[in-house]
Amino acid sequence: MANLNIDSVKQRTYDAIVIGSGISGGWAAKELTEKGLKTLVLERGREVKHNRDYPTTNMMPYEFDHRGEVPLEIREKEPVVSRCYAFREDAMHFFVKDSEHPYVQEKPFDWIRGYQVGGKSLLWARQTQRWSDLDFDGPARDGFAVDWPIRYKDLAPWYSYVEKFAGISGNNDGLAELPDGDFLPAYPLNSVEDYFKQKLKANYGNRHVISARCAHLSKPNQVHLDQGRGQCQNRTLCQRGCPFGGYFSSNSSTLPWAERTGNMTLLPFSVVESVIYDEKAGKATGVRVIDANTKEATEYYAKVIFVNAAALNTNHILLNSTSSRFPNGLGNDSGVLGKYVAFHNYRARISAEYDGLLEYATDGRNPAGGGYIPRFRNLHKQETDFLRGYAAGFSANRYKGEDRSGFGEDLKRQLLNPSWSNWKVGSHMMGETIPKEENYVSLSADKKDAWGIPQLNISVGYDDNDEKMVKDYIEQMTEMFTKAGFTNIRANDSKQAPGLDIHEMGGVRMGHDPKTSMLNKYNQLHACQNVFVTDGACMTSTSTQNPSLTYMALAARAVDYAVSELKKGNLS
Ligand SMILES: Cc1cc2nc3c(=O)[nH]c(=O)nc-3n(C[C@H](O)[C@H](O)[C@H](O)COP(=O)(O)OP(=O)(O)OC[C@H]3O[C@@H](n4cnc5c(N)ncnc54)[C@H](O)[C@@H]3O)c2cc1C
Repeated sequence: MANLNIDSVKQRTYDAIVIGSGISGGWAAKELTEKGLKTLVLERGREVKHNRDYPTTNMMPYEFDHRGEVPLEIREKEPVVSRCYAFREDAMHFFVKDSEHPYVQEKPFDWIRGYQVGGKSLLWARQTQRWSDLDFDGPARDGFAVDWPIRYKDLAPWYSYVEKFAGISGNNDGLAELPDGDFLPAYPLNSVEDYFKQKLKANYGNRHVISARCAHLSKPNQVHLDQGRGQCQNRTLCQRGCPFGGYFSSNSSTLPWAERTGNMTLLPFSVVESVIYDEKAGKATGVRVIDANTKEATEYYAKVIFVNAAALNTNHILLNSTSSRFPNGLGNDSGVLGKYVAFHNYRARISAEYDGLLEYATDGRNPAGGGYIPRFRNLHKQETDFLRGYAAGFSANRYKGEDRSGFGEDLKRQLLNPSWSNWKVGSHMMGETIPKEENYVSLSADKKDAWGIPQLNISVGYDDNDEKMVKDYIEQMTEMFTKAGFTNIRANDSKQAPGLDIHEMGGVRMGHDPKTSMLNKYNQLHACQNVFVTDGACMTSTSTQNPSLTYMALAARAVDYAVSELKKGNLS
């Protein structure tokens, strides 16, 4: 039964509501509160306070019951989340368990989620690249999806804005396909990563290895110290939560900043069931929330609502927000809500060895993960039989190991004198997938979750374009590795299900035309103008770059617009 006590309506009324406290919601909260709006942040998961709630952050390997591994019974019970590389004993408390939050897989889809204050910002790998006009122009130029209603110039100042605050390490590499930014010093490539960079330069005109750009404080500025964050200590234990605030998360950065304004109310354990639409007023008036523990329903009201629950969750909420004006989901006049979902194709990997440069070794850890190869296929002309292209990670390492054979004195001597391996090199692909109507999410007709909300039905798959891209990546990387003199080259197509890339996007796409898109150029629902969507759901296409930096920039830009519209009286 909804809590509709009139006296408390005032107490439940805010200037703005933000749904979700992860990467994009954290940014929306920071911007709204800094601009003076009393803002309610609704988060379905539990509170996770920076530092206080990072229980494993300083644990030694021997302090874990299973030395960091996930026990078999958990792997068997939670098969989807167990496939994520970061779901390990030290961080598994930050992941959603499949068994607790079921969904319907019309096609196999590994949906990896983090339901807590901070969302997946605690878990992400922090790779942060800007998009270029090759990405924003892409759908129009290559004839798929709909045209983006924005171009790089619209977002460039907002990329700078969020980079400066979040702290992104990287070099200005002067590449049109990967615009430069406002960076902290880059983590340098090691000798073999740099060697491969030189080899690509010598053998190809347009293939580059750059230092991966990463949301780490390699050298903090005052604005980072003001957030209470300090220099990254290169521990590479990031998914436990960083006690130094060395990497960007909502918990270490945007949420405490918003809290300090005095304008934020953060309510954990608040599952947003739907957005409330007022037919007479012709706008959304608030949201309906179910208490995650008591299951009691409450309504909260605001002039403006930001939906930042993560791409598919945002689709879920909007699909579940029905009214006689919007029987198929809020703002869904076009019928495209839930459709044109896309993701990144991470299926292929390649590894090899290198016996040169043995006078060098890797020393210490690189939180940025090594090198990044920006997209080089179909950049300026169509040159393959598939659309778009892929970026790739590239890293090289040497490992110190002991010869563990033998017994007694010999074994002891061997263990005390470990020796370096040769170089092991590896790469993985990050391919753009094409948004298609047949890749969609919808509400299950018969299955509900523990809060009485219809489960999300996911029907997303690969297509022929993706298959061709996997083949091309393997061929091209094999050629590049061969030219670099790498040996023992082994390529692998994991055939992993979509979702494991954790870059799902779309369903509430931006576009010029309300007949074919949900959001305008300011991430505002065409048909319900006081609702904004600035997480991955808004993405018209996916590019090859990791997406979260773009969500941050879109969120900050949309808040700026929303607040100026509010001041003009256009949203009330
Ligand atoms: C292991 C891993 C590595 C990754 N690496 C990278 C990377 O290198 N670079 C990159 O760009 N991205 C990376 N990502 C993806 C990145 O984490 C996401 O793109 C990003 O967190 C999305 O931000 P968001 O705000 O949309 O969602 P989230 O950060 O997931 O936050 C959404 C929040 O909304 C809450 N929520 C959901 N439903 C409701 C509801 N009904 N009511 C109330 N609250 C709700 C959730 O609990 C959550 O806290 C990675 C993710 C993982 C897990």
